[in-house]
Amino acid sequence: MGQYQSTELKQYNPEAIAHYFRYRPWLVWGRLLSIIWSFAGFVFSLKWDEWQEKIEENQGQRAIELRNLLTRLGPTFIKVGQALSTRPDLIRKDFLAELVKLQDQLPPFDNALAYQIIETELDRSIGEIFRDLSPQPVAAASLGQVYHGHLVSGEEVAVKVQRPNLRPLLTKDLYLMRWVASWLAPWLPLNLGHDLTLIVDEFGTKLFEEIDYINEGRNAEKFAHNFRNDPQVKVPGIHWNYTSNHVLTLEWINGFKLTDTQNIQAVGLDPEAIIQIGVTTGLQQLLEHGFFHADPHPGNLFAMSDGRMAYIDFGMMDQLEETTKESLVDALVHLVNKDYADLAADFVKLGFLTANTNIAPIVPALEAVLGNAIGKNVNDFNFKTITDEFSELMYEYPFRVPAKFALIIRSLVTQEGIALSLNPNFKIVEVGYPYIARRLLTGESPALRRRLLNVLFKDGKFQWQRLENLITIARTDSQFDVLPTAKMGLEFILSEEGKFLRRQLVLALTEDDRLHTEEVQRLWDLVKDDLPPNRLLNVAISLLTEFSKESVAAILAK
Ligand SMILES: Nc1ncnc2c1ncn2[C@@H]1O[C@H](COP(=O)(O)OP(=O)(O)OP(=O)(O)O)[C@@H](O)[C@H]1O
Repeated sequence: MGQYQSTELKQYNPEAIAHYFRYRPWLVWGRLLSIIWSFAGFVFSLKWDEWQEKIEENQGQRAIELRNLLTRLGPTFIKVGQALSTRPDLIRKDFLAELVKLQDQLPPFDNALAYQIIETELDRSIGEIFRDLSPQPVAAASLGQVYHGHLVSGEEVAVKVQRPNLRPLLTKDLYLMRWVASWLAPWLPLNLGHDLTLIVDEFGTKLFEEIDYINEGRNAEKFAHNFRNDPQVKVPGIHWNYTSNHVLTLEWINGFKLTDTQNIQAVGLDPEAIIQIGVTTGLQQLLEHGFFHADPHPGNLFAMSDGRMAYIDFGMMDQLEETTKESLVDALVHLVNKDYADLAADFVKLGFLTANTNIAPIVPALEAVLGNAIGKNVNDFNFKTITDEFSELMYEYPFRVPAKFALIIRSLVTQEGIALSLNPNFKIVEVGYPYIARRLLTGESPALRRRLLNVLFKDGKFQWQRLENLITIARTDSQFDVLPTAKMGLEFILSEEGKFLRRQLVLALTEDDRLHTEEVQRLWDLVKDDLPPNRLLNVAISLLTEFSKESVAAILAK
């Protein structure tokens, strides 16, 4: 193996890092001492509270101290704190609340140095690239700082410059963390379910991805591609000619951060509409594309004056597998339908519980905790309460949060938090469930149609009430149109694939030896206003032309 230079290591490689530092321990001693010193002070304070029996009294203060301590220790520890802020299975609730506040705000680094980095990385002088560039950064975060300017060709741009020597610092900290994790793990009262060093490795891999701005640029383009047909979403374009691993030049977004409620309202934008875009696009990322923005804090979301919502900062993205997306839809549907036994099974599928866990005692516990959080009405549902209640369950039952879900949960809770800051009465379900109901009812894919059938049949019986609920809820989604959905439903029922459903529908209609006309009447009352006769006629004609006499006869004969 050639000489390893930490500045050259593009991907996180714990073996190479360990190999390098094992032979150069003097490079890490200083850092190790300052980390130990900081944490020793903190642990001593906690113990002191215990001896003085002032744990309760000082809890809030200690949580603040922990946040300050992590901020002082720099980027790696700020990122660790942020990652831990999504782990109710690992961290005490009062500490969580403080860690969530860990802002990336750090003092900026020297401008002359930033300008020099731009010139070296892009191999051109500032004057050759920019018509103007702000002398001061407009924002300074834990990993980089951002300047505002115009290219010589006139485009308005944001230029993100990475903090100097970040990679060697992260490498050193990750090495120390991994080393400490390997000997500390057996002593910690943690319910991790897997090796602590693996967690450090997962974290290191993500962090290395985040500091590669080429990777961030590619992520932005992939994200933009996924939303290419959505006129409500804006993603800044990347100027690849002026982008390198440490400098990212991208289209400037003129808009207001979602924290800036006052200005959003002052320019006449409707916070409700922005929330709607935020939540629907958030769910779309998770449930449709599977490629999601794992860091959607309000500083990364903008409301634009034309009503669009812009996303920025694509450093931390994650990709979900097809089966995970499907299980997520299942879990949400089961949660809202209060099917706790099925929900427990979803938790096993998603990795929150191991396959050999006995779920029998967990079902009533889920019911007690989640039933409470959802309340009588699905509209009372919110993720914050759910995660809070859930953290209680985590201690009593062998739940663990798979690393991917830590990001998903963080993403959902932050999005809900943002929406709540714009509208204190916001109910995620009012926007989220209609989207899910619409997707199920319009079932574009066979997998989604199967999901709908799963929802509509319980223990082999057709659930009229659920169909009614779904339609009622879906109708509140602005994009839901009953007619095409009804047409698709009819097509499906008449298709080869719909054979099972046909049989079940006939059974359901004649169940208990009576014709279920009231249910049908109720459903009709629900949708009839959306079905004006002339549109119905069009659909009927198009259906008739699509189905030949023979195929109808064939279907009827079955
Ligand atoms: N394209 C852009 N248009 C306008 N402002 C931008 C743009 N990109 C970044 N900014 C500004 O710079 C700030 C930091 O950018 P960004 O979030 O990409 O950096 P970061 O180092 O990844 O920070 P963090 O991890 O805290 O989100 C943003 O909150 C925003 O104010």
